[in-house]
Amino acid sequence: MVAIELSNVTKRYGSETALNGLDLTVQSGEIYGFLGPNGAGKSTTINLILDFIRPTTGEVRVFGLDARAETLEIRNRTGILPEGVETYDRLTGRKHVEFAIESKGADDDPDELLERVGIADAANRKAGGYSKGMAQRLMLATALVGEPDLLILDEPSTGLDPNAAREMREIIREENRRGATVFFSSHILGQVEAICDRVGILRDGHLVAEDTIEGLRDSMPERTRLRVELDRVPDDSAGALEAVQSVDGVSEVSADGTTLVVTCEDRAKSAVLRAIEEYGVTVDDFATDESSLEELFMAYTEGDAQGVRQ
Ligand SMILES: Nc1ncnc2c1ncn2[C@@H]1O[C@H](COP(=O)(O)OP(=O)(O)OP(=O)(O)O)[C@@H](O)[C@H]1O
Repeated sequence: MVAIELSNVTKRYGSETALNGLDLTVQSGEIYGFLGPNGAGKSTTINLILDFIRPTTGEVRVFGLDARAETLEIRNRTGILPEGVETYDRLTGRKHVEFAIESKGADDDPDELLERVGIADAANRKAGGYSKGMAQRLMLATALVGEPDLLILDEPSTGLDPNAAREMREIIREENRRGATVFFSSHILGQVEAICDRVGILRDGHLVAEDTIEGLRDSMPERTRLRVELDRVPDDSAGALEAVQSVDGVSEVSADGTTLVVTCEDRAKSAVLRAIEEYGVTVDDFATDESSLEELFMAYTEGDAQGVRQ
C-alpha cells in the first residue's frame, strides 16, 4: 500500500516556486529520508501532506485519502514532529501530552510516553523551563500519541546531543517495527544514513535522486578512489604518473611519497595496478575509499546536479 503520494505537485508563493512538478511515492512501512538543503521545499511538502497549505497544481494523497478533502482522517492517523519547538511555556510536559491524547481521542498513558522519550522526571515542570533538547523530546512524545500509522519528523534531531539523537533513532525504529511509516526530513546526511530504507534528495522543488544509500553510491562510479601503497618511489615517477593517468577510466591521479591516490571507475582498478607495476615497483597494499555520503550529497545539491546523474 502507498502511504504518501504526490503527483505532479507544484507550489508557488507569488513568484517563488517552492515545488516544481514533484512526484513522490512513499510505501507503507518504509522509513523514508527526505533530504535537501535549506529552501529545497521539504517543509512545503510536509505542509501539503497535512493540508496546512494547498498545492497550486497537482494532487496529494495519504493512505489513498485526498489531503484536501479528508484532512481530519489523515491528521488523526499521523504523528507530527514539526520543525522548531512549539511548546506552551506555561503548561507542564504532562499537560502537553494529555492535550494531544484528548485531541486525538486516544487512550495512551501520558507518563509512559514521557518515560519513553526520557523526560518522565520533568513531567510536572512547565515546558517554558525545558532545554531545547527536552522540548524536542516532549514534541516527540506528543507525536507518538495514538500509535500513528504515519510519523512525520521535520528535522527531528535539531537541538539533540548525539546520545539523544541515537535514542530518537531507536524510538523511530520501534515505531517502524510496530508498523508505522516514517517520513523523516533532514539536511543532515548522517541521520538519514543511519536509519532510512530509502532517501529522496530534493533540490529546487524537485527530486534530483531517489534510491537506497547504497544505490546512490553505486550511481557514482567515478567517485571510487583507489589508494595505493608502493614499496618505493619509481625511478621514473613522472612517467609512472602519466601511465596511470592514461589508463582508460582514470580521472585523477596524485602522489605523495610512496602513496598514490587514483580516482577512477571500478573497472579500471586492476589496469591501474598493472600500469604501476610496469614501472618496476611493488604494490605493498591498496584500498578503495567509497565516496563519502557527504560528497554524494554535495554533488547532488550543489553546482550542476545533472552532472552526477548517470
Ligand atoms: N510562506 C512563504 N512565502 C513565500 N515563500 C515561501 C514561503 N514558504 C516557503 N517559501 C519558499 O519556498 C522555498 C521552499 O521552502 P521550504 O521551507 O519548503 O524549504 P525547506 O527545504 O523546508 O528548507 P529548510 O531546510 O530551510 O526548512 C524557499 O525558497 C522558501 O523561501
